[in-house]
Amino acid sequence: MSDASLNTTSYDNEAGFGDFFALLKPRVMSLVVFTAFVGLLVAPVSVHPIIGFAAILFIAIGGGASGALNMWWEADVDALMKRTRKRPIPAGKITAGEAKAFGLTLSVMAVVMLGLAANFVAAGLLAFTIFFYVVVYTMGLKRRTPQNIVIGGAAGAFPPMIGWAVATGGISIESVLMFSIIFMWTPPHFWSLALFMNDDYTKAGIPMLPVTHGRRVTRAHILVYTLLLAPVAVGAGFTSIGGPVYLTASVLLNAWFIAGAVKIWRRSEEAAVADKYAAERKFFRISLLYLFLHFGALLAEGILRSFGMGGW
Ligand code: HEM
Ligand SMILES: CC(C)=CCC/C(C)=C/CC/C(C)=C/COP(=O)(O)OP(=O)(O)O
Repeated sequence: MSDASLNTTSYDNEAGFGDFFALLKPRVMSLVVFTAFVGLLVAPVSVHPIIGFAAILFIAIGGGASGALNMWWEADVDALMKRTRKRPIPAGKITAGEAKAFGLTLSVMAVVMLGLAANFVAAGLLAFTIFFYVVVYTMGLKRRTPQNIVIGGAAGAFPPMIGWAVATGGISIESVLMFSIIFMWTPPHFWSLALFMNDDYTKAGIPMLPVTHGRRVTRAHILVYTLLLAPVAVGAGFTSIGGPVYLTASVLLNAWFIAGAVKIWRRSEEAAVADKYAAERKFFRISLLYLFLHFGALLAEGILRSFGMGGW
């Protein structure tokens, strides 16, 4: 082996900025942060842009830090799954101890800074969200019950409430409804992915619903949660954050999502295997679009309202 290749090898095993950035789960957190941003912007109290920007940054850092703590705790199972085995800890780029220190430091910093920049309700909610994702979901529920993501999914639903609290200093029916949309959306979002990632979860011994109860039961659960989600999402359209733009978007998006869930429910396992779970993969992608467009529509309605056009 030449000197040059030795150098390359040793460089590859050193942690770089990109590895620490990957610990923050940036792709998932981008949508989390977007929902927090919308929660902040649609609130009835306006925030100074610098405070707003700082608050979103601290929420993003707090969210990312919770991802790092999740990866610290999960390094053993991440090493077993194809989807996760290249993450910085199983790949040997970052030690579990470094990830833990990084996650804890950023978590404390994000909560304190959010408290100073905005208020202590928002900071308390951020601290609770990090605690819920890391301790309740990751350490407590994930390896114990197939209801892990139903209960644990609450963690991912808090960010718009945090954004709303940054602006208003409190909680209201509107912020609870934004929470409820994400809360009801998480099971179809995750279980559609679990349908085609079942082998990974089985190998890692994680009791996700398709592992414990099979894919047929999972398909039915996806449909039930999608049907329960629709009235919550459409219902938000009749509150102070809703209006004709949001309501139209929500009705169409829910019709699309329900049609997709019915298709998933009716699919036979043979058909799914034959096309390598193409419909399930598509439904998962639609789930991401569904949430992004719902919060996008709330944002559009809010912007129109500020020009005296949107809302009721
Ligand atoms: C307990 C709740 C949740 C679970 C178990 C879950 C699980 C997953 C998993 C396993 C993936 C696969 C891809 C990856 O490793 O990045 C994924 C992707 C994704 N999730 Fe979730 N999710 C949850 C909640 C959320 C929430 C609340 C959001 C945003 C509001 C979200 C946004 C995303 C996005 C944007 C992706 C695509 C990432 C990419 O393209 O790589 N998820 N989710
Ligand atoms: C502001 C703040 C603190 C936000 C946190 C938001 C939050 C809890 C999002 C959860 C989304 C997520 C990364 C789920 C992955 O589940 P998993 O950990 O089971 O997935 P994995 O198998 O990919 O690790």
